[in-house]
Amino acid sequence: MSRVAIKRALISVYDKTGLEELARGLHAAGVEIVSTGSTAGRIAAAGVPVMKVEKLTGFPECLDGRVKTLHPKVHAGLLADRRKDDHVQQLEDLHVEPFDLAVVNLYPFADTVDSGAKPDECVEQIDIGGPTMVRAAAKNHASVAVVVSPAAYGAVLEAVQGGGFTLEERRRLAAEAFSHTASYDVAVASWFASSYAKDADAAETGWPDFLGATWQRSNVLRYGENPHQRAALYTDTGAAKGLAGARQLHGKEMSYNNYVDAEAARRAAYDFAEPAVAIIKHANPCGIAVGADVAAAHRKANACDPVSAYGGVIAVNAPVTAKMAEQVAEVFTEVLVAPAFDADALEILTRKKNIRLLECPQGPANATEFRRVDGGVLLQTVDRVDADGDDPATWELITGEAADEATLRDLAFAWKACRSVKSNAILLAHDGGTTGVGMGQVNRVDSARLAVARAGAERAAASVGASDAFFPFPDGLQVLTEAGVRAIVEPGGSVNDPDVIEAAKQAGITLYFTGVRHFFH
Ligand SMILES: NC(=O)c1ncn([C@@H]2O[C@H](COP(=O)(O)O)[C@@H](O)[C@H]2O)c1NC=O
Repeated sequence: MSRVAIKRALISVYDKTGLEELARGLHAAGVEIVSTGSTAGRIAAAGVPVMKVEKLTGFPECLDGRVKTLHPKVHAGLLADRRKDDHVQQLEDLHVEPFDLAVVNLYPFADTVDSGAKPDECVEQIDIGGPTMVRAAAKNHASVAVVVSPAAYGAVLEAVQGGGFTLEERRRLAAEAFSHTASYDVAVASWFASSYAKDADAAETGWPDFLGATWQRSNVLRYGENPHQRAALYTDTGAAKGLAGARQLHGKEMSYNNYVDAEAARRAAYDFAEPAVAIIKHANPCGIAVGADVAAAHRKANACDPVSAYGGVIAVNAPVTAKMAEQVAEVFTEVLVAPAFDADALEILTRKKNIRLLECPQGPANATEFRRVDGGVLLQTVDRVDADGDDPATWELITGEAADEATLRDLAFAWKACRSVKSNAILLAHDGGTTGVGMGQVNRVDSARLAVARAGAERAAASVGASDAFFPFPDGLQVLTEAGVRAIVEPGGSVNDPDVIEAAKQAGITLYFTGVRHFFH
């Protein structure tokens, strides 16, 4: 028997969306409905006959709803495997009627935590009877169909008309149901470990002894970093937020590398308070700039390295205007990610077949980031630019004259922008835009050479410089000063700082120490 006809349903839902239509449809198809407290109330108010679970169990719902469905009359009805004669016989002997369908959704535990509710209130929102029914019905999918989302009610009504769900369909429903209770339990366990009942180490270090996350496949990608690698995008089961939850407005499907670069682009652009644009290739910026408006910022970012900007991924931290759109349309661009697009900007950009447009309102919001290592995962707090030392007012002038206002503004920009460049990072900037970026080299002197080469002699001589970590020797700094860079900001802290400072003095430049470093690997 592949299909199990639906004659009797148990309904107990917190989210009452679509409940009345479901109940009416089930009733019209001759299905008997058993239900809990306020769910039963809503069904009855819709004019549909319903048996209260209390009548079935002969026991009142009690303890503020902590006990409603936790009763053998409910669970034997959900768990009897009707392929087995002795289960059927036992039901008869015990006067228990089986259920063919369970429709259940759970108390909103995660939303309650997110709302900032007090611990007692959060604890009260841990659903016990709901997951117990869901798990029972899912285990017994051979005999029972289980539904945990109002989105499936249409399918339920179709199945009722068609003689019930097939075994394959019931298996899929059971898989969804177990994912649902698994995510629910992970949310509860994570809250206990990270907030409500921290162990001693967590209390001291802030890192909980258990960390859970559950992910839902949202898209299978064409391939991974290379065509022979398989790839998919999963989003947080809590809510599809951030880049993974972005709305694609135009263009071909996002690729794995598009996502990686878009993430890097947002990291680079969304930190600035003023309009900012970052152009990324292979997870590194080939141009970052701020401007009076997004078009001005884009012009400067693109001018940094137009050769590399071809085929780039762009992020902008403010709505895309028509003016910016016209400029972007002139350069082959893989992805443009923005919090919003003006209607006329969309009009211009959607004429380009190949550009992908992503609307992604908020900046990267994660407080922590993790990276897989073989057999485990590394966690760290996200490197923010609001650390002490990122504010020029806290910098220490080590040598040379204090920078004038415009130079200090450029140094502050260079320092902020540097955070998004893979180490070793040397970044040259002028007038709120990068002029040369040296990234990802295994020694700092090569990064300095690369930054100068990218800028060219004229631009390098007009630029300020930033280094994401200290210069271990004077040579990297000297590459910059020999190119004419007159002001440099770096963390300081090397054992060779005296030599580095001496080189800066010899060159007659301004040198600031921040005391903070921004490695990015
Ligand atoms: N304790 C129980 O026996 C119990 N049985 C069902 N529930 C939950 O109660 C809610 C429905 O209750 P009501 O129909 O009163 O709105 C559902 O979210 C269901 O998951 C229960 N509540 C919490 O554990």
